[in-house]
Amino acid sequence: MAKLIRNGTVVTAADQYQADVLIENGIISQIGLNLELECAEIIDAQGCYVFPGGVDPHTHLDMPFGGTVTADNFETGTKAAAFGGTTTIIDFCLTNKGVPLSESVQTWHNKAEGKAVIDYSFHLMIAEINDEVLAELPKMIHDEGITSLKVFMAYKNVFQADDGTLYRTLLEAKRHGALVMVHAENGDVIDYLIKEALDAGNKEPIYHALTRPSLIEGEATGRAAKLTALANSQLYVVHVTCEEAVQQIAEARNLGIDVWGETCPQYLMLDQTYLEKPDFEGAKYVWSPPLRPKEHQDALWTALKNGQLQTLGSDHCSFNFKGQKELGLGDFSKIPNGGPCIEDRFSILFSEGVLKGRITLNQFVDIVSTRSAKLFGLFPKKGTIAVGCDADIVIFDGNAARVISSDTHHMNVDYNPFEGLEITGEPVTVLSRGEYVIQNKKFVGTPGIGQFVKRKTYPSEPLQIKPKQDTVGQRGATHV
Ligand SMILES: NC(=O)NCCC(=O)O
Ligand SMILES: [Zn+2]
Ligand SMILES: [Zn+2]
Repeated sequence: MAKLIRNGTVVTAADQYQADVLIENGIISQIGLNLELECAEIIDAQGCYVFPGGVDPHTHLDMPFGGTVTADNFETGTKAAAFGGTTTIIDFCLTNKGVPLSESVQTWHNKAEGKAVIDYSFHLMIAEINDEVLAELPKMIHDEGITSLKVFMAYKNVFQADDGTLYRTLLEAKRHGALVMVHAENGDVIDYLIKEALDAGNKEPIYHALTRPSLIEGEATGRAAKLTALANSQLYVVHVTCEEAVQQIAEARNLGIDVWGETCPQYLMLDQTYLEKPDFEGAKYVWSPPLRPKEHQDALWTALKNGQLQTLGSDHCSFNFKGQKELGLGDFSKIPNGGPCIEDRFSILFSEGVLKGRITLNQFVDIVSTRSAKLFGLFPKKGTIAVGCDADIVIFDGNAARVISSDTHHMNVDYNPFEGLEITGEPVTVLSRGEYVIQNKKFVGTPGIGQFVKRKTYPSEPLQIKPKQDTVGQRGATHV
């Protein structure tokens, strides 16, 4: 049935205006003042923002890790995402050496099909480059529409690939039109530091942070950026946590290297002291890279504001405290890495970013939705409100005050890292391709209705690269 959203304030990455939005057959068919369609169901958005649905570029659902499996699968995870205002996720498809890429991708399709309540896509992990992988890659990119490749520079003996693999992945990505993503830490050095800490009897969660210093996140980020320059390729650095990494990304971009950066709510809001909580509670705050000393938060907010970082991923990777995080009791290196954030990403950025004057409303939409849609080949189907786009829409009450808590969240996990955080702003109604998933704050969606989205190759949007104003005669350029 057609739907007509009336009286709301439409906000995109570029504009903010009063308009009605007409939806027919799951697509936005008209935007304008005083629209009429007799048979349409009216949704009154008076006093609310009408945002494009969030695009979360970084999730881990139903993922095996550290001897266990994430607490959220594609049903619980996408349901929580929808409650939070996200209508598209891109999840990481893990691969194993010696296993055909197509087999791993099929495994991920099997996890998602019949479960997802919103649309989804996959990034593809690259564990090795050999003749089989080289033969399969073009099919993955062009036929399967999986146009982003993930290389881990950490998790030695688990996911980590060496620099040669990263470099060859960058070359293949350039050739076939894919964006390479890196988890940028120095896994070899971390492995040594972990052994050293455990040998010295240092087994508490805080040593997770102390064995992964920001200096080597910066080092790995700079190394990946330089290999990108050498390969004349393109790079997206996931979960940037620290000033050193921001500096490396900014430096690369100033040189005209095609590098993009993502941060996550946990790095903007929480700090290293959380890992010192007593009774092993610090384990709830174990992410890799780790939470940093508080001063790094300012660098991350500033980078979002000035465009040195462009996106916000949730890195949703939920493990229960009871029975899962507890696997690391007595040995911090066995704590499953990651935390739940898929539901709160959108509203935290609105409340802490827009309402606290750190970013504008248009920047909010860009960071939480549009930029990821553009970088990952989903735009304009996803990531904006315009005629012809999928009607993935969030009607958002920007005045609703609430407190984040595991008592009220919808993620399938027994704690919330933002417990007690007072925020303002809440999705009221969420539409995916014109269908209600959340209606007046109640879930009304259907597992399995979410569709896999094949994505366009990189760059799907023309990159605007302009010469730096202050370096006349130099080769520096800036992406805008
Ligand atoms: N970030 C984290 O600690 N867990 C998820 C896996 C990853 O993104 O490295
Ligand atoms: Zn990672
Ligand atoms: Zn991740």
